[in-house]
Amino acid sequence: MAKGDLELIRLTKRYGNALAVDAIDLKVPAGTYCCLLGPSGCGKSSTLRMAAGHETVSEGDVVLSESQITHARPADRGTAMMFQNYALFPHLDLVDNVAFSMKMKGVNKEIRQAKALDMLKLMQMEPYANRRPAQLSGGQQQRVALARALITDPEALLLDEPLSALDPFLKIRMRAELKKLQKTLGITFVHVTHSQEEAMALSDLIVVMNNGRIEQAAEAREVFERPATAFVARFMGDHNVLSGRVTASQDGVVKLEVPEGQTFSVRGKATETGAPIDIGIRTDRVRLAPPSEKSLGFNGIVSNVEYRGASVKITVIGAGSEDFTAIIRDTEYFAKPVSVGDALSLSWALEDAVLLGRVSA
Ligand SMILES: Nc1ncnc2c1ncn2[C@@H]1O[C@H](COP(=O)(O)OP(=O)(O)OP(=O)(O)O)[C@@H](O)[C@H]1O
Repeated sequence: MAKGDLELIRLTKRYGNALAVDAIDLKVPAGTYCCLLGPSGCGKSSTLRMAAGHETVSEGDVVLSESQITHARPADRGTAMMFQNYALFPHLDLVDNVAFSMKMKGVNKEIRQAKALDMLKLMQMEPYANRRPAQLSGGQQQRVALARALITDPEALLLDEPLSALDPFLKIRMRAELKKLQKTLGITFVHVTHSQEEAMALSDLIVVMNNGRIEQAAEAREVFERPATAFVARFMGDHNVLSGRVTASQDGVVKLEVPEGQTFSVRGKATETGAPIDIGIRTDRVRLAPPSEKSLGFNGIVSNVEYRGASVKITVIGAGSEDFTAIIRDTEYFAKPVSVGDALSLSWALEDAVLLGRVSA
């Protein structure tokens, strides 16, 4: 284990009888930009707060740089946390805001002010050093909050929805700044978000959570191309999910029958006949053409058409799905447009279907 490696071991949080985080195991290697991603209430913030020491741990452990810090005080564990609303002190100027934690530790004024100015410089906020938080824009306040978190030289910076208070334009700019900062400092970042796009743009490691558990922890590209479960495929929004039962399995190809009676093929390991399975089909790989093989497509009815500029999103009812989605290039669509109510043949290639696993109980 190296300095900056963060490990969660069987980490559990209960609020009364409610299980918010369910014995999760996670390794975040030093210097990784990790995003905890999932819908509201899935346990992301509770996980982050336990890592930061702002929430007691019900069971399990938090280990940072080989030290067990499960019950250490927030200031003594090598982590720093940046809160959603930045939590700046309105009555203090930026230098005193940033220097606050050093003041609490009894560091003398000259030293702490010099360090606070260094941190403000790092965040390009030095010219505003004597302002108060109310005299700053949202993006500037965020930079001050970052300076304040980083002044303690943490081995891991924990960020709870750091971009959620910003308007969409600023969000994208600050997102790039966060990524650059993390690469410059080389420390571990763990960032909580419910935005797939944000997680994809930032992460070396995406951890998709649902119901207090981890559904998948992998690089962005793997989560996108090979979602581990139906939940991940649906949540990331880039795969259609068809659910059914195994009817046959041969030569590395599994056949799945949906309740409507149609059969589909997917590459994967042999599974017991009759077992429930899900397959994911990339929305951007679906073609508006009859399938070369019956098990790689179906006929449906168009229920919605959405123009997106470079692409068009077509939603189809069929094969037991109410909202099977095809994202096709604008040129392909306008060469042969379709309308709501039209019958349509959809197809895909065998390699564009993935077998989705299930989270074990
Ligand atoms: N202090 C608390 N007391 C009781 N229940 C809590 C407390 N904090 C969180 N919970 C519950 O624990 C579960 C997980 O909450 P948590 O805030 O960790 O989720 P989240 O994924 O971060 O959600 P969000 O994106 O909405 O912040 C939720 O059901 C929530 O209602």
